[in-house]
Amino acid sequence: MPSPRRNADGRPLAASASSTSSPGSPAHGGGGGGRFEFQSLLGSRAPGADPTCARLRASESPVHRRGSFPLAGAGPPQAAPAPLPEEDRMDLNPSFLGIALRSLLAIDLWLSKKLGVCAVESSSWGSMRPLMKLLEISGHGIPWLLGTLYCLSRSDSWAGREVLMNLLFALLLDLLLVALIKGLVRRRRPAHNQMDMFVTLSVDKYSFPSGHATRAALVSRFVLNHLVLAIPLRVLVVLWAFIVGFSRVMLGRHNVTDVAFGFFLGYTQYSIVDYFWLSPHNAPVLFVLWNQQ
Ligand SMILES: CC(C)=CCC/C(C)=C/CC/C(C)=C/COP(=O)(O)O
Repeated sequence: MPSPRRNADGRPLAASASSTSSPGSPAHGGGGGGRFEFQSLLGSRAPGADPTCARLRASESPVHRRGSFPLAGAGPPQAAPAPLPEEDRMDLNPSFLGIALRSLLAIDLWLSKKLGVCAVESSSWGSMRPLMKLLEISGHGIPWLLGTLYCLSRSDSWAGREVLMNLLFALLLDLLLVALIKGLVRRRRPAHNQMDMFVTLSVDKYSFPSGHATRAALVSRFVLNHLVLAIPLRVLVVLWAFIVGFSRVMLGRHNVTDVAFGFFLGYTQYSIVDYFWLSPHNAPVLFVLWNQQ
């Protein structure tokens, strides 16, 4: 007959945990409360097991961890928790999603700091700052708005006016959406950013999304769709958009995710503008009013 397994003192191990626990497992470290919880965890692995499993696994997540796992055996044994309603069991997913998001944000901050090589004059690529600031002006809202208004005032064809009117609408829509999202998200600019930007709005103290990246993506898509350009010029337009976006991170103005989302938003904004394309047929008032100027 097999003899019962014994612990270091030669005493038989308790039947409830001896067959499954090993030295160093939670059941060994604690008193009766720990063993009870351990058995509950094992039971939760079986198909169709007690619904407390969701509660126990949720208690391992970082959200629930603080002071909630009684395996240290500090307290008296606890009664099995009551089964949770379905919506409480969904608690597991947000914790995994939360971990994934936090990891992404940590990578984002780390990468943005590494790439912010022109953030100040004394940075490793500090001498490139003037060039980066030139790129900043090339994607700024004011030159684009003033330039479009000027071209509109000079345009003598209906087709030209229609395109420019829509570019103006696109630029205003972009300013509005970016200001709205910045105001809602309120993500601070990176700590290494020097706030020395040329003309800003109050929401520009926030960084998500990058207004320069949205504008660069929007304008380049607009230009590629409405101007007939030779291939090298088309390549230049796309390159300009990417360089403007990248320069935001190099200048320390933005994190990588601000720029990535900015590109996505700008690209999407063009689809909105294209869908609501203004023409003398669907917005005659605009065109007649402009003609009377
Ligand atoms: C009509 C009107 C409200 C014009 C305002 C133009 C203006 C001051 C735009 C701000 C552009 C700007 C500094 C955006 C910030 O870009 P980030 O890439 O730093 O987000």
